[in-house]
Amino acid sequence: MTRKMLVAGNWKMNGLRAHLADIAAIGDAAKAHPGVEVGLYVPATLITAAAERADGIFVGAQDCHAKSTGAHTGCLGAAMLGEAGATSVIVGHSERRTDQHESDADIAAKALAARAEDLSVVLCVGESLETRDSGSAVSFVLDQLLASLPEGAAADWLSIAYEPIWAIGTGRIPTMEQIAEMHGAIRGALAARLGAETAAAMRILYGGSVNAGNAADIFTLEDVDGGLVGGASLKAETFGPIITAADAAS
Ligand SMILES: O=C[C@H](O)COP(=O)(O)O
Repeated sequence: MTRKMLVAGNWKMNGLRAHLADIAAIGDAAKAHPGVEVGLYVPATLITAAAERADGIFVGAQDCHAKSTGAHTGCLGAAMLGEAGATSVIVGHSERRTDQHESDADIAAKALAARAEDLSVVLCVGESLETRDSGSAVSFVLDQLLASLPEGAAADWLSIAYEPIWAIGTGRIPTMEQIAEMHGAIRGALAARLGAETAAAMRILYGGSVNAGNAADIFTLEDVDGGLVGGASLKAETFGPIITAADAAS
């Protein structure tokens, strides 16, 4: 099964219109690697401007509400995000699971809402350092994955991102063995839930302190199909080499 590498940047709460030039530069870097799918999950305020300028990359949103409309002050529905220019959405990022107290059921509902509006979805899972140190990281992440997985999950619209919380923004990453073990376990759990064919086709991204120095090693692991990149995705100079590494590993 050949899975096209996906390298996605999550800009989190970073980016003003002054940074649109960076998006254009990242698009230029991506165009040199058509074998890699490249996207940027920008703040909602930048989606339209980014999508208008996006060439060689897709533009996504970092969250969506599970309901399409209603009395939910400050929230955005999937149709709104699609109309703004997003073609994809992240759900279940650990920062939202923690800061907004999102449950696995909330996240599954958000994924379904996005799917209903033809947005692709990256579903994030990952353990805390405490869980890693306790030796139960794999069982924790598989439980979280299966509880967050939306009905009808399929590889043409859903990808999984494994992001150990303790690796996010810390410069610290798991060992290659730990990444390989987790990604293999995730693929096995997907096979048990969705069937071998769907599991073999579904992309599993690694996220957490991916940079130009470690991307090549991470991306050559068998069950790693790309990355969800935070800090290093803000500039073409740091994101471009990660895209290049994904192409080399394809
Ligand atoms: O969504 C992206 C991740 O949280 C990784 O962030 P980071 O690359 O800054 O560690």
